[in-house]
Amino acid sequence: MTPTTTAAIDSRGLTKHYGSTVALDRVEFEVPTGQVFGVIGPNGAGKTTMMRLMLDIIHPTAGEVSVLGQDPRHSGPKLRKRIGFLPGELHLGGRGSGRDLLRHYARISGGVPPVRIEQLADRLGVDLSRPVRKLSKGNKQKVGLIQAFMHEPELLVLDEPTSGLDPLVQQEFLTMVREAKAAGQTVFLSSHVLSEVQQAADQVAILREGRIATVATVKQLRESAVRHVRVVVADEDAGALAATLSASPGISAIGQSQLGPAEGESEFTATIDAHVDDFVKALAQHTIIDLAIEEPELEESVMRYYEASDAPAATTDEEDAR
Ligand SMILES: Nc1ncnc2c1ncn2[C@@H]1O[C@H](COP(=O)(O)OP(=O)(O)OP(=O)(O)O)[C@@H](O)[C@H]1O
Repeated sequence: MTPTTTAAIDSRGLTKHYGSTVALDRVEFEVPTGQVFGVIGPNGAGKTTMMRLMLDIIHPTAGEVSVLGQDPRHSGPKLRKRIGFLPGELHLGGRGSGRDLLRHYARISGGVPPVRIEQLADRLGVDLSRPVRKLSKGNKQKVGLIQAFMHEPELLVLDEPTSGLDPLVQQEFLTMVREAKAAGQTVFLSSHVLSEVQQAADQVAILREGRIATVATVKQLRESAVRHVRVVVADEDAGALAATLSASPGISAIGQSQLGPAEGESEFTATIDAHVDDFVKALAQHTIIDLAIEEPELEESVMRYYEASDAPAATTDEEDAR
């Protein structure tokens, strides 16, 4: 593979089979250096598999992925030190405290001032003096995040980083992601839902059944998103407006109620699945009493990509065939 200078991650035809299960199928994407790249997808879509391939925890069946210009299969601990990895399933145990564990990892990574561990712990609100095994799920997750961020790696690979975190801590985490980006670090993170990644991600890949359904910026997703609208007209205009709405492409789920906001008024609700400009121009020929266009339902748009195809992915419990 020819290393690129601009892409932090470059996936070409990346494929992973577990026995008869196709976890990833010829996945192609590129994450430019310094970007925050979110991967979302339902359970079993292949998000964790992608990350494990990047970290050389498993090997591809076919295709390749370049990470920081290196092939993970041949770059060993040297590449690993340049990456901060938060696995999806954290197994933190032992009798030691959070501080002991993080100092142990810090020695392996090298170049972590102890004060940085304490600062991150303060920000996330976790008591590092407690034995790790006694911490709650969310607090273990915080220790995992500190471990990933503390050596300020060039690349952060975070598998469902907000899992188990309360909303305030989630916001703090997003601030940490923005700071990492400002410092030139690249962030690759996964989630089940867009709302978690849309605040921080430059681009979002939607993964379904081992394939990339789309890669788009949040702005692009917003432009193509479903919007709910409400239009109020005088009763005598209702028939004409109903005809306009029915004839307009991209407008669906049209509902009408004569019990409008005031007597003599009719209220229409509808869903727009097209550019809002077309909708507004179609309305312009009518006398509109009131109009409300809701914020785009990005989550709803994404759910359309989630919808199962005709052939649901087979699931097996076969062991990891490395
Ligand atoms: N070790 C394994 N042995 C067999 N099948 C596996 C193994 N690991 C993953 N799979 C299968 O590969 C597919 C992708 O799994 P993966 O864990 O990558 O999905 P995911 O998107 O991370 O899911 P989740 O959101 O539930 O964490 C699933 O069908 C899963 O059952």
